[in-house]
Amino acid sequence: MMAADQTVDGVPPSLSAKVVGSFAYLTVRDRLPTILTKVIDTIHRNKNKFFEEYGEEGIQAEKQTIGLLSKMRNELQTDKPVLALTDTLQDAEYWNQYLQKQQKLQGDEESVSWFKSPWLYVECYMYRRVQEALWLNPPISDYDVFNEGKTQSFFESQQAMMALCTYLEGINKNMEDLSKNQLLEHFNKLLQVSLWGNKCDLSISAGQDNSQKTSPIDSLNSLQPFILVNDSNMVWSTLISAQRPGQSEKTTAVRVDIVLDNAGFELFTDLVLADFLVSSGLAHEVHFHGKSIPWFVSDVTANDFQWTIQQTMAANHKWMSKNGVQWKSHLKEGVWFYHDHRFWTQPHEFCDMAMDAPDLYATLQGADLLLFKGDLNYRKLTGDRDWDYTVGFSTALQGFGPAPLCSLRTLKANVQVGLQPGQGEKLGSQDPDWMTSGKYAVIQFYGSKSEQKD
Ligand SMILES: O=P(O)(O)OC[C@@]1(O)O[C@H](CO)[C@@H](O)[C@@H]1O
Ligand SMILES: [Mn+2]
Repeated sequence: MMAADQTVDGVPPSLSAKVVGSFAYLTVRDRLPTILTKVIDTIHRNKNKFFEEYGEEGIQAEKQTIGLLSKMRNELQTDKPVLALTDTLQDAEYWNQYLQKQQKLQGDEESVSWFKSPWLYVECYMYRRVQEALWLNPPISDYDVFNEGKTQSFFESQQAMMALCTYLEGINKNMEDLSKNQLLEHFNKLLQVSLWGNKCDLSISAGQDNSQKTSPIDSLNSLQPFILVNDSNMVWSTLISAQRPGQSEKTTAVRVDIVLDNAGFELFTDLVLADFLVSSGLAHEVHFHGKSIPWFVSDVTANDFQWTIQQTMAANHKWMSKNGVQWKSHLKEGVWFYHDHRFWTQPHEFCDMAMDAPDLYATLQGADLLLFKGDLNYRKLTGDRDWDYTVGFSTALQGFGPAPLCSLRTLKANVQVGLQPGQGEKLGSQDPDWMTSGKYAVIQFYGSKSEQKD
């Protein structure tokens, strides 16, 4: 792990709330406390439910959890030192070692704290402390404080989901007759639908609804100018070159891994893309990677994943329910797989994965293509560091590259690399919050080491 606040060997410092007025600063000062307040309100609103389910113990658990969360909110708002975790969750020790490493990096003159330490660390730490508060109160330990927002996002995007399923049915029905160009056209559309599905994240909106209201296919053309880097052609050629006429399906199975981001509409767009990858024969296996605990308000957990497929099966829409049945079968038949390694809910930059989670790194090396969804994954791919806009994506990855990878990300944090000279400055003059509004996006690809472009 690199030193947090200095440029070493060309690697710039980590983004941090110590830069007053920066997006990190505004997030830690304003948005994180807002999210915590909503979590506290959600728990309080469910007090009767806890009483009905757990009696007096449920009331106690509600009270104590709120107490712990309020204490953390105060620590955050008054920039108190970051505290070691005290729960017995499997990775508590891991987090505490990471805290010690942060302390060493910062030196002893100042404590590891919310406004002084790397933004990526303190923001991830907050969500892990929410989990600690629940974990320390067993009757409600597995309560997902973000569940209401995630299910609401799903229910409020029904029109868009039905439109997508109708579009997918149209493709699947004529799959054999499609030319390669038609296949490519559908691929590009569904890749971009998955890309823009990332706008629907509840962390940036601090929990405010931002479900998808309109048909996602119809709006693609108007959204083209907002894609700042578009390496779709590299993604396509990676998939095409992975097609190997082999003796048996298993030995030549083309595998795509999707590192998921948000539940609700975004997850639905990812499932539609994965369905197309399999039904077109571009891939034979799709591995989904979700989060092992509730994370960044709307990120996908195993419950969300299963619930979404269940809801799709039960939909009162012919093509939607047909898709749900197909997706359930993909999971049952070993065509689709769901994983949730704990590394995805730790604060690491991805360049640390090979060292800190070699098992996960080895798993990802088995893929022909990795799709990383969303902004937080982009921040981790690039180390959440203050890179110049024109630095190459491969440089910012700092050696991370288990397989050819592509980030599908709408910009919601002020880290962006791989732009053309002047592109970032021009955007800044036209649109001051271009890096954080979610209005712009990238489809940014990095091949294996041999294909390093810059
Ligand atoms: O990863 P996602 O869901 O696309 O976005 C996560 C996010 O909303 O949370 C952080 C700010 O609080 C930023 O990384 C980003 O704005
Ligand atoms: Mn997210």
